Amino acid sequence: MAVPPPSRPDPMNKAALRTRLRATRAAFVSHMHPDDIARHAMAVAARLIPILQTARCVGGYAPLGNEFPILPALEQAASRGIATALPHVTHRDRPMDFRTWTPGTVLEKGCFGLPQPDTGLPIVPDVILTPLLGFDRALQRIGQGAGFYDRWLSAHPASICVGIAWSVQEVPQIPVDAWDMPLHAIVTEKEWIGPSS
Ligand SMILES: Nc1nc2c(c(=O)[nH]1)N(C=O)[C@@H](CNc1ccc(C(=O)N[C@@H](CCC(=O)O)C(=O)O)cc1)CN2
Ligand SMILES: Nc1ncnc2c1ncn2[C@@H]1O[C@H](COP(=O)(O)OP(=O)(O)OP(=O)(O)O)[C@@H](O)[C@H]1O
Repeated sequence: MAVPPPSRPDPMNKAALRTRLRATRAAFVSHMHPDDIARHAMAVAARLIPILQTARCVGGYAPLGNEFPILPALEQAASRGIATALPHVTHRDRPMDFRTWTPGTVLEKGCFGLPQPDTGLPIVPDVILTPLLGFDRALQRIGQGAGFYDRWLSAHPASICVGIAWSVQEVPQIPVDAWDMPLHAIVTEKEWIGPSS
């Protein structure tokens, strides 16, 4: 009997999943009081301390829309003398890098309207906190779909990648393509998922 080929994720599945997850995240965040959002941001920052303490440089992100507020975690790293950096994108087809940035420094909108540190120095973080659109318990992720993080992670296999998301962004199984890079761990407002730090 012929063995069926391994199933490949249908790109439309990923697109439909992104649409659904954006709506789920928006509904969840819109029902939350700003004080609770701030409380969750502090709780996640505290949950990240053990891993941040191991880092020379932590790469975060400047949250957009309903992404999890990660700046308190970067502030905490900076206050411990750890270098902090944000992603920097120049073109859809060019690799993303990270540039140094200190919490509190105002960001101007750059490429694609992204708030990013155009004046910072290129740096390779040894720990990155990655914004997720969706995740599963096998530590697979789905992002915006441009492949910036997949490409960065395959080029920097020594860096530890911790996904950051609201708990409602969990799905039973993320469709995985050959190039998808799994996470080392995931942190939500509810828990740490992955090996103990
Ligand atoms: N907060 C945050 N920063 C982040 C990301 C993220 O997900 N969240 N990224 C995660 O990857 C990177 C930027 N990701 C991007 C993903 C898609 C497109 C994009 O599709 N751009 C359109 C043009 C949009 C426009 O011009 O307004 C395009 O190329 O067609 C741009 C950036 C780096 N910084
Ligand atoms: N290592 C790589 N080298 C070249 N292209 C890559 C690499 N990794 C991913 N890509 C490309 O990037 C795109 C990523 O698509 P995918 O649907 O997996 O997005 P995603 O994981 O949600 O994106 P992101 O990594 O930006 O969060 C695909 O078109 C893929 O071909």
